[in-house]
Amino acid sequence: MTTALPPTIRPQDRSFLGEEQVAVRARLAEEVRALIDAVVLTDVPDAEIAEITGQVRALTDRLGAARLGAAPMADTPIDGLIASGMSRQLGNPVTGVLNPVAPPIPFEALPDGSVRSVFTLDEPYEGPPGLVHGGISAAIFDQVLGMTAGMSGVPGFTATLELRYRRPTPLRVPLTLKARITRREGRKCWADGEITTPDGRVTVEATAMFVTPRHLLAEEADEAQEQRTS
Ligand SMILES: CCCCCCCC/C=C\CCCCCCCC(=O)SCCNC(=O)CCNC(=O)[C@H](O)C(C)(C)COP(=O)(O)OP(=O)(O)OC[C@H]1O[C@@H](n2cnc3c(N)ncnc32)[C@H](O)[C@@H]1OP(=O)(O)O
Repeated sequence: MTTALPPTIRPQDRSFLGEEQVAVRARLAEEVRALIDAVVLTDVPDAEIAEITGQVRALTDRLGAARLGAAPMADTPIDGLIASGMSRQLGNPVTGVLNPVAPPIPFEALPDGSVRSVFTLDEPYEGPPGLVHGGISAAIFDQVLGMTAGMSGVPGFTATLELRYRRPTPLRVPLTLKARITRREGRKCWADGEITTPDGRVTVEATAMFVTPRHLLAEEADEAQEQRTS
């Protein structure tokens, strides 16, 4: 049975970038993050904004002169994280070092299988005044809990994600997200986690369930079969 994913989705059909190519593009993304922050907070005169808009348009045209069909992957896992497909997804909106929309959230696998992320969010991620937007917290949990599941050997799509917003989450302070697996059952994996402020107060808790899609398992089985018969 043929169950192949479309070419732009399959990791093996993506462009793979080496360390130096990633570093050059990551510096660009970092500058664009600073640009986003400056755009949100700028108070220069309107005429200057209009002039800058033209300059930004020209830069967009230069970068767009050669385009990939889909976001590239990294040759080698970033941050020393092995066996995590997502850490190599350079365009990911939460962890992607090449995506200026991503904060980006770093993560660290701890020896006990849990994951820790320490990050600071500023004005572009504001929801209520001075506080982190709830949907941003949800995206971060989705990704970090998903990676925790993936690293435990059950990579999957999010089937459920529930958040409990206990207290407001402040901007501009280092936040810590800790995540762990609570249960595994065949293709299903449950993970939970919480975000805490520097003084140790929990602001958001989350629980999620991930399912390894049937079609991915079928595709792996097809590839294994092809290798046996070739
Ligand atoms: C080859 C390489 C593999 C990749 C390796 C990469 C490693 C990377 C490591 C780590 C990184 C991960 C980081 C991810 C972070 C971001 C994740 C996202 O944002 S994902 C986007 C949002 N989510 C969706 O778009 C899902 C849409 N839904 C679906 O695609 C399907 O519904 C899916 C895959 C969830 C299940 O489909 P079915 O056909 O495979 O399986 P069925 O038979 O329907 O369900 C299996 C079991 O799960 C339960 N189930 C399924 N969905 C459920 C749900 N929503 N709630 C409760 N139970 C559910 C079912 O009741 C069934 O349970 P019973 O076996 O009968 O006990």
